This record gives sequence, C-alpha cells and structure tokens, in this order.
Amino acid sequence: MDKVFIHGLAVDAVIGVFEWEKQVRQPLVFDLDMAWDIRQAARTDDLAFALNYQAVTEAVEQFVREQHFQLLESLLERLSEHLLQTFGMPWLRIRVEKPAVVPQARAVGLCIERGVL
Ligand SMILES: Nc1nc2c(c(=O)[nH]1)N=C([C@H](O)[C@@H](O)CO)CN2
Repeated sequence: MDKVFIHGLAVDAVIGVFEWEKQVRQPLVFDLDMAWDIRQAARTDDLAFALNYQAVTEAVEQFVREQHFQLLESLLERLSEHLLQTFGMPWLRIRVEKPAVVPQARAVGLCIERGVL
C-alpha cells in the first residue's frame, strides 16, 4: 500500500505525569506514516482524492494543543482514533518523541500502529 507521510512535526503540548509537567508546554515531535491508495489522485491530478497532508498536519496540531494527558500512550491512542475516523485512512503509524526530558537520552517516546494495512 502507498504511504503518505509527515515527519518531524513539532507541536507544543501539556503532557506528563509530574506536577511540573502539567504547568508547562513541552515540545513533542511526531512522525506519521499513513496508508493511502494514491492511484485515483494520480490519475485525476485532483487533491480531493488525495490524503491531504496539510489537512492532517493541522488536525494533529489542533488535537495535541487541545488535549491534556499524562501519558504519551493516552495521547497517541486518542490521536490515532481521531485521525482514522476523520480522514478514513486504513492504517497509520504514529511515532512521537519527547526530546530532552530524560537527561541521559536525546529523546524518549513511543510508536504505535493502528488499522489494517
Ligand atoms: N511509557 C511512558 N513512560 C513515561 C511517560 C510516558 O508518557 N510513557 N512519561 C513520563 C514522564 O511524564 C516523563 O515525561 C518524565 O520522566 C515518564 N515515563
């Protein structure tokens, strides 16, 4: 299956288990890979048949800025449900990095895959 991707999408979020983390916005960096059959868009040269990565980017930004979770797990599970429902892609992988929160590591994070490829 073809893939549309958005990599390195930085969004500030209120996220974390500690009290201090609930008082600040921290940068998260998302990589999304989304299955989509691109042939109709290619044949017609019409954005209406494409998975619009600009629209997905804006949906991710809005969702992440509005939701406040403790765990990255909760954020990614809800975000994946939201994107699958809104855009109708059959499968997606979302990877999120929380940079610079664990001093020993460059980044920590999570990657999930949902839907059927
Ligand atoms: N698997 C996870 N582990 C941890 C998370 C998380 O969301 N998922 N979060 C934290 C803290 O909020 C972190 O940002 C600071 O240690 C710890 N572990």
